[in-house]
Parts: sequence; C-alpha cells; structure tokens
Amino acid sequence: MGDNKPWALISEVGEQGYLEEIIGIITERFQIICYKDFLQNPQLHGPKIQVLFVWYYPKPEPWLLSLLPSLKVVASGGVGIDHLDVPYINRLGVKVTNTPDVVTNATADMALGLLLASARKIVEGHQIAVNPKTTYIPQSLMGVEVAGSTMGIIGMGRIGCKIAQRGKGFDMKILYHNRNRRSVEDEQALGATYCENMDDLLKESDFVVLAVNLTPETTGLIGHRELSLMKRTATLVNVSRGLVVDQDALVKALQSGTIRAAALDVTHPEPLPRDHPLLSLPNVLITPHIGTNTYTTTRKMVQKMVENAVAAVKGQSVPNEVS
Ligand SMILES: O=CC(=O)O
Repeated sequence: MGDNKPWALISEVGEQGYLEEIIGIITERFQIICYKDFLQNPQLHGPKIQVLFVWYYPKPEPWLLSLLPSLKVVASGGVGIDHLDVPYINRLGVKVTNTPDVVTNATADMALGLLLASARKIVEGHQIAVNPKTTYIPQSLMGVEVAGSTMGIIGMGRIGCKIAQRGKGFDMKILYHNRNRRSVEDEQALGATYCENMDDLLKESDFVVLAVNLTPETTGLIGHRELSLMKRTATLVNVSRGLVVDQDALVKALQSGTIRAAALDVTHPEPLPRDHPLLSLPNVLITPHIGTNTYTTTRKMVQKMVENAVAAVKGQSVPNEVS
C-alpha cells in the first residue's frame, strides 16, 4: 500500500501494550498517529483517520468520534466490549470489532494462577522469602488444598470452558452456571455439572470463578446476598469485569470473614484509588487486569485487530464485527 496506507489512531507508543513488534504489525498495513500527537492538532489529523485502535484507551467518546469524520472502524483489543457504546458508534456508520478466541487461554490461565496463588499463599510466601527480616512461621502460610475441592464457574463461554478444563486437570469437581446450559457432550468432556440456580453453585463451591461478560444483567451479580451464600472457607476469583461484583459488599465480606479470600484481576475502577480498602486487606490478591498479557496473546490480538481493520477499510466482510 506504500504511502497510500490508510491512517490509524492508536494510544501512545510504549503504553497500553504497544510494544515495538506490535507497532510493526500495525505499520505493515497502516500509517499511525499516536493519541498524544493527534491531540496537538485534531483538526489537521482527524479527517484522515479511518481506524481507531482501542485497548480500553483512547475511549471513543462522542467528542473524539466527532473529530474523526472518515472513521470506518473502532478495532478493539480483547473480547470485552463493555467500554464501547456500540449502538452509538454504529449509528455513526462506524463498525466495531473485538478479538475473541485469541484471549481465551491466557485469561483461563490467569484465573487458575489467581486461584492457586490465593489458595497456596504464593505471594505472601514470596514476600517472606525475599525479606531477610521476616521469620517464616509455617502456620502463617497454611493454604487450602485445591485437589478434591469444588470450583464453581459463573459464565461458561469460551473462557469458562477453558477454566473448567484446567480445573479438571487439578482434580477439582466442576460446577457451572450459565444463561444457557451447555450440551451434554460439552458437560461430559469438561466434567462439569450444571447448576440452573446460581445459589446452589455459590453454596457448594470452594472457589467461585467469575467469567461472565459485563452486561446490564451481570452488573452487580455478586452482592451481599450472594457472598453470604458462599462458604466461609470459599475464595472468589474474578477475571471478568470489576462491576460484576458489588465491591463494597465484597470488602465487608472479606473484613467479616463471610468468605475466606478474593483474587481479582479486575476491579472498578482500574486502578483502584490508593486508599481503597481492597488494597490493604490481607485476604485479597489483586493484579492489574493482566489476563491477556502474554506476548503470544498480545501479538495474536493485534493481528486480529489489524485483520478486522483492513477488512472494514476495504468494505469487505469483517471477521469479528460486534453490533
Ligand atoms: O479483559 C480482557 C478482554 O476483554 O479480552
């Protein structure tokens, strides 16, 4: 395409996972302008931009979209599209795309990583091991056994299924709750038992793992009532979105021992304000939304984003269009 390559707006190079190789994948097909440079002179740059690559940021808010009259597609990285007002963007004649499938394994790994780290106090162990001033008292690092325990997965889409597979590999009993029951073949392959009533799953699970999309129905899905149904020895693991959990209720449940612990890759907001109580509770493990953060997955996501954007610019059928 040479100099005639279409223009794309991206978040700042060096930020938001835009590693050098990633930039290379994008610049094979597009000329790029960074958000910071764009903001210096939006009137000059805005009209030429046909693609907006979004990695949660820059948020395609109405004021930004109004500066991009030639925009054809908002190509978002990751599977979640809760940060995008898809109907609004579509009404402007702009397509929206995401990158499902490629994020599945990395996110499922993260769920198991958090589960194991919380169960076996791996982070606390590291802190003791590297701090010469602390004395190791075995009881302080006593964990819970994963094999033989019950994992309850809420949201049995692609990621939920991969979490189930991994749980099965750890000899866990698997329960799941989902809008739609999966086929008997799927259930048998995953060794997973359906709980039509989410309350049953909450009561029986040692680890409750959230893998739902954020929708109006799943916002605040886990609140005071749901946490109270969980075992006092149970751990909540969240790799979906922070807003699926009522965080105030979670803080109370963790402070009062209603549940044993929480391991969260997602919070609301991200990052949490430094004085947020979740950051100082001893029974909380938090990572900064890194579920998809591996080189392999990041590369695949960007390849997909570019594939989607190229198709949209050419007016061809777009592989991962969401509407
Ligand atoms: O959070 C990650 C994703 O939506 O893929």
